[in-house]
Amino acid sequence: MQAPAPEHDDTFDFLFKIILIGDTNVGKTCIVQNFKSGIFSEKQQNTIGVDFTVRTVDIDGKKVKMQVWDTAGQERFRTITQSYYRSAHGAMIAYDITRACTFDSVDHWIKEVELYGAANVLLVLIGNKCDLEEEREVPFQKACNLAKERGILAALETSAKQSQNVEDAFLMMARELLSRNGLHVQQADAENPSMPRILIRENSRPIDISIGAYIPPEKEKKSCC
Ligand SMILES: Nc1nc2c(ncn2[C@@H]2O[C@H](COP(=O)(O)OP(=O)(O)OP(=O)(O)O)[C@@H](O)[C@H]2O)c(=O)[nH]1
Repeated sequence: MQAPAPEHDDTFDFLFKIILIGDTNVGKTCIVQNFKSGIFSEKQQNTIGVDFTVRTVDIDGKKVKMQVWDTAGQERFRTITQSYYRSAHGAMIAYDITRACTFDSVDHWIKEVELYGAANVLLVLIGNKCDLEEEREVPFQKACNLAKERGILAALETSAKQSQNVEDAFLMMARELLSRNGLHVQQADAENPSMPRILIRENSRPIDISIGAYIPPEKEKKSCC
């Protein structure tokens, strides 16, 4: 698949490419759709190769274009998807909180990023389907521990079905990438519920943790901004 051609009237201050990886059926396509248009549709075809979606968000007055590459989780597409790692600024590694085997695969996905991605790719861990609490097989603490061990920026639990933490996850990545570009990141406005609760960094240090989201302390992170 070719990189998307720039749109005519499309202006932006920053362009960030985010790749979404993880086992098949963890909900990657639903996460991207939810981020793009706030919708959830139950029935999804398995992704063939790679799809991309674009959404421009406003962060502290900057127009940030997020180009999200939704990859196929099925083994047979690995060779195709690997070729998209190189140009990604950030990678979201998704698992399904109701299937422990998808969390066990996270190590594999981290290795893929290390092998095929650029140096210092920003990593975020996403535990999807958190609306299915009764079927939970992966405790959130396990994801927090892994994030801490592997230098992952944050672990979040999302529900594409209930639009929970999806927007936050993408905005957190955008803010972190902006801060790595030397921009000061403002604290989210507590009066404005549409602003993300997590992400909140000042001088590139995390200063807030909310339910369902974990940001490892800066000094314990392997990669640092
Ligand atoms: N309950 C619940 N179901 C979800 C959620 N997100 C996705 N699903 C369901 O999970 C299934 C798989 O979703 P997809 O988005 O196609 O999964 P995928 O990871 O993109 O799969 P591949 O394209 O094969 O890699 C679908 O039946 C969705 O309806 C969620 O947050 N909650």
